[in-house]
Amino acid sequence: MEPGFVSLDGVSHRYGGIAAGPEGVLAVQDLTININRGEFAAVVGPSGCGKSTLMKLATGLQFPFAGHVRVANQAVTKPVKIAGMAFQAPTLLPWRTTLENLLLPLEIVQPHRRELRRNKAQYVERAEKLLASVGLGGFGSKFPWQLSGGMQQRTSLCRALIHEPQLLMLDEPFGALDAFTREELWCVIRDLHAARGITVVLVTHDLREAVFLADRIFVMSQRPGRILVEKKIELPRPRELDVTFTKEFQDIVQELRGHIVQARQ
Ligand SMILES: Nc1ncnc2c1ncn2[C@@H]1O[C@H](COP(=O)(O)OP(=O)(O)OP(=O)(O)O)[C@@H](O)[C@H]1O
Repeated sequence: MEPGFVSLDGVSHRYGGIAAGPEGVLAVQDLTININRGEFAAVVGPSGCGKSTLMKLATGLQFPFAGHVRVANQAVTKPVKIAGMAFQAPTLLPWRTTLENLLLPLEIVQPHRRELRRNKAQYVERAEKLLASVGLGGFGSKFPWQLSGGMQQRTSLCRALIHEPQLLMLDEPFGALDAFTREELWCVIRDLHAARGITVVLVTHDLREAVFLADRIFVMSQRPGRILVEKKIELPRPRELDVTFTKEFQDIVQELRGHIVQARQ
């Protein structure tokens, strides 16, 4: 795996900018993290420690006042086009069908915008294939309100993948779902990662989710966040849900829980 595909080096970020001075909220401080190309990384930590801020800094939605952010060997100075993002709320437009929601990013971002106009059929085919790959084949013409929460979250995942990103950033994507649907979607993400070889960064509160999916887990400190612990997950792949019942798995979850309890103190 190519090291440093996503790299934050000594990064500090304050909400309100430098002008806010000590009045602003120092969200992360001296944060250093390196994620390899093709790796599945998970970021866990106490509430409010700066996990979402890390995601925003890595994708160029926000910029630090100190330190360096690089993605695919380039300094991040604007929103990163090779990234796809999905959040806890699927945020689908209710007046557009599932398929139209999927195509939305392509209508906005160049060079896809130009290509979409020229070659719509090819993009529609790609969207339909993506929907089929997450078990939503044939649902393209439905509106979001005709889909269950889990189906909407699958759609949101497809929308994050429609421009074939090299980097997939997931911020608590399954937080609002019931336990069974969540575990079903773990398997969807696992398979997407295995099939596409993309780099995934997952922010989650759910330690079982992190251990099931990730190659490496980063534990953050209390705000201002920095990386306290880095844990390599050696469980062999492909992982089935059964692995979550093994002692080895539960020991790792327990160890991580201990780190977070310490981080909270
Ligand atoms: N726009 C903002 N203005 C001021 N402070 C903010 C803003 N956004 C976040 N913060 C603060 O910065 C800190 C880091 O926020 P962030 O959302 O990155 O944390 P998080 O770890 O993702 O939180 P959670 O686990 O609760 O989702 C938090 O303490 C939060 O209160």
